[in-house]
Amino acid sequence: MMLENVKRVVVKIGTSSLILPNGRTNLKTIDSLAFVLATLNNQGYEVTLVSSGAMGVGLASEGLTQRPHEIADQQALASVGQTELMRIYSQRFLNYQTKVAQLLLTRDVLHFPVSRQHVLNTLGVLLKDHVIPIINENDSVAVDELDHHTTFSDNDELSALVSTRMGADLLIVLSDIDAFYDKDPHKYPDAQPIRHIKEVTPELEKAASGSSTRFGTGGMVTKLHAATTMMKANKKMVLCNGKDPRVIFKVLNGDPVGTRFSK
Ligand SMILES: Nc1ncnc2c1ncn2[C@@H]1O[C@H](COP(=O)(O)OP(=O)(O)O)[C@@H](O)[C@H]1O
Ligand SMILES: N[C@@H](CCC(=O)OP(=O)(O)O)C(=O)O
Repeated sequence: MMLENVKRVVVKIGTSSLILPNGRTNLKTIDSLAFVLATLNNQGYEVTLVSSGAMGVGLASEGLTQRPHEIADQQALASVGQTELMRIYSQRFLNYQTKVAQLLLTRDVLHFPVSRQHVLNTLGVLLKDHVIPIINENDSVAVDELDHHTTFSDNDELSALVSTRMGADLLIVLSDIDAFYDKDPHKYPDAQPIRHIKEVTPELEKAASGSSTRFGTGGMVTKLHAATTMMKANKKMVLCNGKDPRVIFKVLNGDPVGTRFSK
C-alpha cells in the first residue's frame, strides 16, 4: 500500500552512511542515493536532502583518521569537506540529469521570521524548478556560546525543523541501523526492533543512546527528538538503514521497513 498523500519528502542521511568504516567516502551509497532521489524527482515528488558528511569527507580528503581537537580546525576541515561533498553530489546527480543546490543553515536563520521566510522562498523556487536542495548546517559559522545559539544539536534536529517549516509530509532518516531498537544493538546483541512508534515515551527515551560510531554525533537521542517534532506537527518520520538507499522506494510504497513514527 502506497503511503498516502505524500508528495513533499525530506531525506536525511548521516555521516555513518556516507563514510565507510575505513574512513573513506562511501561512493556506492552516494551514487545510489542520487539515483533514487533523481527518480523520485522525475516522478513528481518534491525532494529535499539534508546531508551530513562535511567533517567526514573533510577527514577522508585530508587523509586524517580523527577529528582535530581545536574548534577552528574542525570548522576549517568541515568547510573543505563541504565543498568536496557537494562536488561529489553534483557529479553523481548530473549522471541522472538532475541539478542540486546547496543551503547551509544555522539555527538562528530558521528562528528569525525574515531569514526563515527567505529560506522557505528559496526552497519553494528550487522545488518548483525540480532542483534538489541539499542542506547542511553551516559548520564554520555555527557557535553555541553566550547569547549566540546558532547551532543545531545535530542534523537530525535540523532535518525535522526544516521538514515542519516547509510543510513536508514525510521525513526519512537514513542511518547505519535498520530500525529503532529497545536498546542499542551495537552494545546489546539481544536488542529487538520496534516497527511502529505512535508516541515517544520516557521508556523509549531511555532505550535511546548516543552514537557509537567514530563520526556520527547524535545517535538515537536526536533521532527521537526529530520524531517528536514531526509527530507534534502531525507528520510522519521513518528511520531506516541508508546502506542501500533504494530502501526509500520501499518506504514510499508503504512496505514495512525500518521504524515508522506516526500517530
Ligand atoms: N535504541 C537504539 N536503537 C538503534 N540504534 C541505537 C539505539 N541507541 C543508540 N543507537 C546507536 O545510534 C547509532 C546511529 O546514530 P549515529 O551514529 O549518530 O548515526 P548517523 O550518522 O546516521 O546520524 C547506531 O549505530 C546505534 O549504535
Ligand atoms: N554538519 C555536520 C553534521 C553533524 C551531524 O549531525 O552528523 P550525523 O549525526 O552523522 O548526522 C557535518 O556535515 O559533518
